[in-house]
Amino acid sequence: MKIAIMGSGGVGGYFGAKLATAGYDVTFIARGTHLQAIRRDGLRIRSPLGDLVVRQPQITERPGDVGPVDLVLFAVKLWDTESAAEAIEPLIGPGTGILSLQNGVIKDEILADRFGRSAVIGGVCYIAAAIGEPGVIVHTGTMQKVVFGEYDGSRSKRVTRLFDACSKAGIESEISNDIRRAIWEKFVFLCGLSATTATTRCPIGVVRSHAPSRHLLVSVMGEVVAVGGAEGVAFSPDFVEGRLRFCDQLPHDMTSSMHHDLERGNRLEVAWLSGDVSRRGARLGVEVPYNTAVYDILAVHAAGRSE
Ligand SMILES: NC(=O)C1=CN([C@@H]2O[C@H](COP(=O)(O)OP(=O)(O)OC[C@H]3O[C@@H](n4cnc5c(N)ncnc54)[C@H](OP(=O)(O)O)[C@@H]3O)[C@@H](O)[C@H]2O)C=CC1
Ligand SMILES: CC(C)(CO)C(=O)C(=O)O
Repeated sequence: MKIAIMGSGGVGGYFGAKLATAGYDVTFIARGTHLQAIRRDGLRIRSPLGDLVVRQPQITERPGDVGPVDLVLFAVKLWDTESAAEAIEPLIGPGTGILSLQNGVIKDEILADRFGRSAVIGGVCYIAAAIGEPGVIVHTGTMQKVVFGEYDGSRSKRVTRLFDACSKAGIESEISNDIRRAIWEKFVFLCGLSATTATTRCPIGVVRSHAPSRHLLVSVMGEVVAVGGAEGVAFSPDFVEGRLRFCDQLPHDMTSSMHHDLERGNRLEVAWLSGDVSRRGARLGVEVPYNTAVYDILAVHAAGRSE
């Protein structure tokens, strides 16, 4: 199976390195100092599950050098979705599957508009990983899971092959027969986690132990469920309570990648998280005041800090 990784950062770099180490034909697409460092020293993963080095990986900034592949693993930040989608055109042949592990629910709509619904495999991932320094991916904790599936619920050959590849590579994985719901379920949790940790600038342990910020967490998640429900996603009736119990079990210091980005002065994905909930709510006539307020508050930081 020929695989290209579009965006070789925290997510793409980690899962790509696992697949490459397992012997799969993986080409990394990267740019800038990260690309140069990987070319020079290899791609390094620091993980509590064991460090890895992919020495001399196949890597380029020009997807045109690679040609059509079986699978594109798409893992750029949400603000780069359109430009990266344009850049991967040369990787796409008649049988290519595109699996985005990005957060949010809009990513597959953008990819399907460009490449057609049948090219897109739905997916979502659970991991905390980031570029620690150019060429080095730092994995925090031991969570590293991907959930994927066809939008029509079928157990296709490409999905089964991917599942086998993940198993061989030591990536925890699951095939979902309702991937749209799985993506929305993560979206509910992530909007809650990122909204509360970024606006309070505190980890989940602090957020959940103060009544007002706990109320914010529940309210943000409840609104995402209401919007998803209006779009036809069948959440279980006690879904928000279940996610709250899940949040209560997370390590005290756990936080969101958006909170990390805020602390580092990076750009924020808020426009595609609470901002997207706000826009969808307005379109559907669903009241979403908490997500709208979160977007309005964080919008002043969304472009990052200029040095
Ligand atoms: N990090 C995490 O733990 C998790 C992240 N996610 C989601 O996954 C997505 C990716 O996040 P993450 O891995 O953290 O992001 P990173 O910023 O770590 O990695 C993205 C990489 O893609 C590169 N890139 C963007 N466009 C191009 C291009 N056209 N050509 C070559 N390289 C390109 C970026 O380069 P440059 O830096 O130069 O822009 C960057 O190196 C996000 O939607 C995020 O929300 C989901 C679960 C967990
Ligand atoms: C919550 C987490 C770490 C889970 O993968 C995540 O997706 C994020 O913070 O962006």
